[in-house]
Amino acid sequence: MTQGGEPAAAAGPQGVPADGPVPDAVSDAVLEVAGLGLTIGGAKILQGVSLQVARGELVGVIGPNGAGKTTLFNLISGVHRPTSGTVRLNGRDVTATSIAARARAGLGRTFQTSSLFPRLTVAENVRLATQRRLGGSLSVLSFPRRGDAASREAAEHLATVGVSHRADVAAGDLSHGDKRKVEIAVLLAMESSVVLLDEPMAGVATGDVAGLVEVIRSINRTGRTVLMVEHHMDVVLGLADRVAVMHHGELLTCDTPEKVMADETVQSAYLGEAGAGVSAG
Ligand SMILES: Nc1ncnc2c1ncn2[C@@H]1O[C@H](COP(=O)(O)OP(=O)(O)OP(=O)(O)O)[C@@H](O)[C@H]1O
Repeated sequence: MTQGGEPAAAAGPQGVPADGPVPDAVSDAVLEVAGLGLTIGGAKILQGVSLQVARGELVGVIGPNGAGKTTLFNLISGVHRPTSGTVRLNGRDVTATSIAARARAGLGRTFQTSSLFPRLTVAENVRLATQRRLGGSLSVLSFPRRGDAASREAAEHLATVGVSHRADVAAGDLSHGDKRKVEIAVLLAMESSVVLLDEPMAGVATGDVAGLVEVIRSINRTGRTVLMVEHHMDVVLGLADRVAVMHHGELLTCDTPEKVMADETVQSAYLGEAGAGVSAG
């Protein structure tokens, strides 16, 4: 088992070996957190979390309720400032930078609740992100120019995530699964190279899970690095190169799905704290 304070061996598409000696650092790490901690009112919410994620890797983050998964995302994305430790993005220390600065540096995030503008159409939501990145106006009054560069690009992103047929529907009227796809299209429009997905399958109808999994897989295969908090174990085990296990605010281990599944400490963390086993079923 790789402990939280140690760099983890990767089994991702970058050729970092799954076995053998633990390297000093994951080669080509695009995201590095080191000794990350958050204490609020004397309560240690997160402590000593160290993790390196290689470019193009997909890391699933699991753990019982209250383990600190969303807090980790909040610290990485800049919602909270850590009380200890650092966050590095593409080698640059971003620990003290704003959410917006991290977004400009390529960090994108989805939330457990939808971040779309519910009354704007799907196309308008994605176009806003494209428009913003291109440095244009953020006024909805400029939306009707359907043939312009921002509109064309937004249409491409909607096609990539498979929701072109919903382009003119108000985002608030979409199913949970389609909302998640449109949120991913927004991240594509922002040109996020590192994508944090916070429980993408939450609320998604069973029949829509496979389609959303395919979208996540495709954005990863086209070069984006993905960190995904997810309770749906089938999804995590099917997608992740490595699985990071959080427990009581600490990183228990980060390893291949096979090794994590076989880890007795992980099993007892789930059985002891969540009342449910880690299972692929
Ligand atoms: N701002 C805060 N102030 C006080 N306690 C907090 C704060 N944010 C989180 N916590 C606590 O920290 C712990 C970790 O919360 P967090 O939301 O990160 O867990 P999680 O692993 O994402 O849980 P879940 O799977 O239920 O979403 C919880 O006990 C939570 O109540």
